[in-house]
Amino acid sequence: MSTPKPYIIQPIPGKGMGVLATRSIKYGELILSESPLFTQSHTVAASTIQAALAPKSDADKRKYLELSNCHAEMPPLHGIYETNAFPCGATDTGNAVAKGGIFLEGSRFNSSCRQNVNNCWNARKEVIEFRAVRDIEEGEELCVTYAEDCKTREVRRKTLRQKFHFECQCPVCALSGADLKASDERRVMIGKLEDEIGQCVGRPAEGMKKIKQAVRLAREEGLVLPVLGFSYDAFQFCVMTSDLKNAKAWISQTSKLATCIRGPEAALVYEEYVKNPKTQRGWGFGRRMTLEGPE
Ligand SMILES: C[S@@+](CC[C@H](N)C(=O)[O-])C[C@H]1O[C@@H](n2cnc3c(N)ncnc32)[C@H](O)[C@@H]1O
Repeated sequence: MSTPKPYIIQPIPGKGMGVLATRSIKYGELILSESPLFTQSHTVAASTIQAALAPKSDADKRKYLELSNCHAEMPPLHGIYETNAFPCGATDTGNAVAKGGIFLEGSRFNSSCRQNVNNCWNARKEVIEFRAVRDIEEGEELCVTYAEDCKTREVRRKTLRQKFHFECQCPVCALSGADLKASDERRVMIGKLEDEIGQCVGRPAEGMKKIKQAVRLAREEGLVLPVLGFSYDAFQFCVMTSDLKNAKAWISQTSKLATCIRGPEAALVYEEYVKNPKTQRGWGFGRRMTLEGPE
């Protein structure tokens, strides 16, 4: 990782502390790689957190207590944990979270409904990695997302209010009038297409059309993560129909996106398919046809 750090932590109006870029940061660049102060599995309570903190230095204990706490209804040790923990071990595709961890610097990333940073747990190194998911300019706030992308502002805000007790002040939630309406419509449509794509197993040509539309909308809306999922879906449709040329193009795009968003190690899962798409076990499962490649 390049030093010095490409960010500073400082107060952000309306959001408490936050993270600002101190120079331009390139798409895919590793911004921060951090070990957990401690992790917790499944049952979390003030007592389990106290036990995890006990062997830590006084300075680290103090830093933990200085983290933000949006859960006044809980014992402070637990409230701080629920406000700041990141998943360790789950992917960012919504699988069950086995373990959560506290990261003293990573905890300072605020949320944006158009994130420019993605967090991904690196299980081999036991660190959380934060990467730029697009080019970032000096002075921009670096934000991950705590919200579900493919919902309207009203639904996203409601979820964030319920889970974290704050009113999202990100640039997408600050939209109004026709811009807000267009953003909401794009997000709802992407979510709808995502569901429909999952039901197109026996209709690959139709599934591919929906993928192309969903990718276009996600790009228009500045959402990067959904494109990764859609690219892999498109690869699977091509695998099913023995469309080697387009299968190669989609898996190559999937692998490049995964490398930038989740890191080179996370992208290794696609390595065999990049070399030879026919190794995917669904190869040739459906009727042979030529679909479409990525734009
Ligand atoms: C994990 S902390 C992030 C860092 C925090 N701002 C701090 O001062 O340490 C989560 C808290 O930050 C604030 N926050 C994060 N994203 C925000 C946003 N988009 N709009 C307003 N507040 C936000 C909320 O108070 C939330 O409970």
